[in-house]
Amino acid sequence: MTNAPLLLQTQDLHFRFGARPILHGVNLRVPPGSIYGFLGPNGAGKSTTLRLLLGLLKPTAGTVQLFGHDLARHRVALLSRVGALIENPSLYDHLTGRENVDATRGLRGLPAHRTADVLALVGLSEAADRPAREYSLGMRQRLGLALALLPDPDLLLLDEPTNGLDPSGIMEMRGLLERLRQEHGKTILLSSHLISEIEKIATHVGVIQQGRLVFQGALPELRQLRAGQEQLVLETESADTCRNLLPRLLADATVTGPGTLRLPGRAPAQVAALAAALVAAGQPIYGLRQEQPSLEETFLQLTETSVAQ
Ligand SMILES: Nc1ncnc2c1ncn2[C@@H]1O[C@H](COP(=O)(O)OP(=O)(O)OP(=O)(O)O)[C@@H](O)[C@H]1O
Repeated sequence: MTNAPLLLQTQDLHFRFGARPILHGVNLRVPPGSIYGFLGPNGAGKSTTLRLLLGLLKPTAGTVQLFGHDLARHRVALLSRVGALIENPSLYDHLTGRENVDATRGLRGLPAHRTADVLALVGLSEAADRPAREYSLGMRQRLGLALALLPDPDLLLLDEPTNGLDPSGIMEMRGLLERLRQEHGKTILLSSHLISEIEKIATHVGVIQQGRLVFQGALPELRQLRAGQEQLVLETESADTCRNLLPRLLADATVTGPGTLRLPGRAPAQVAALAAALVAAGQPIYGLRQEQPSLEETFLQLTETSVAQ
């Protein structure tokens, strides 16, 4: 991670609902200018964490720091710099998009021009005078984001912002978040249970499983983790025969089928040497390929490791 001061961090955050522990010592590190993908399966504790970050729940132990200050001590001032979309936005269906934004703007005492500003920002200027009930789910999410953007926050906290959207809605939301980061300097934390989604947009990733952060780092670090898990798969006639004939070369191979062996990833020269040795030993090669686990598998492996701890 970068050495720049963190925009958001938590220290040893614990939370329980009644007697039930939900979060166990979560240390989030969100650098300024990042899109931080907060990734975890359903029930892992993402929404609970976001509620703690917004001061909607109080931690059982630990602290939240926003912009370098303690949330518990400076709640109002700090949260005035945060925009959030943590559930489906509550909209008035009979009002237009513009009227919806204007109502919230008025309540917050913000200048009138902010309504048009945020509608333009989320790409809803043209649809602004249509009633919200005619909006697609993607447009409703963007209208929700417009509401969150009204006070021009430095940090956006978004709980599963693409949940339920169709592919074009997802792409629009992704493009919008990228623009908000690149052109408007926003830092964005968004939660998701889909690694494929996070991989396309995040600069940094935190993986939570059963209330514990099992990975945190820049996106390339997550990819690197995956590279280390590369495997060489050999399809042959008899896996056992090959192992008996080439005990040294296949010392770290696992037999995963009658004719299948899996080995830790190899350099190309080693793959060639193995192929030559197999041929010299009279063993047929039906297939020899390097396999990278999908990010989903990497993610599963991370979560399994944490359960095992
Ligand atoms: N009000 C509540 N009272 C008791 N337990 C709760 C409450 N809200 C959530 N939980 C529990 O806390 C755990 C974490 O839930 P949370 O909603 O934070 O998970 P999540 O990662 O956001 O998952 P999802 O994507 O399904 O919302 C779950 O086991 C959930 O059942």
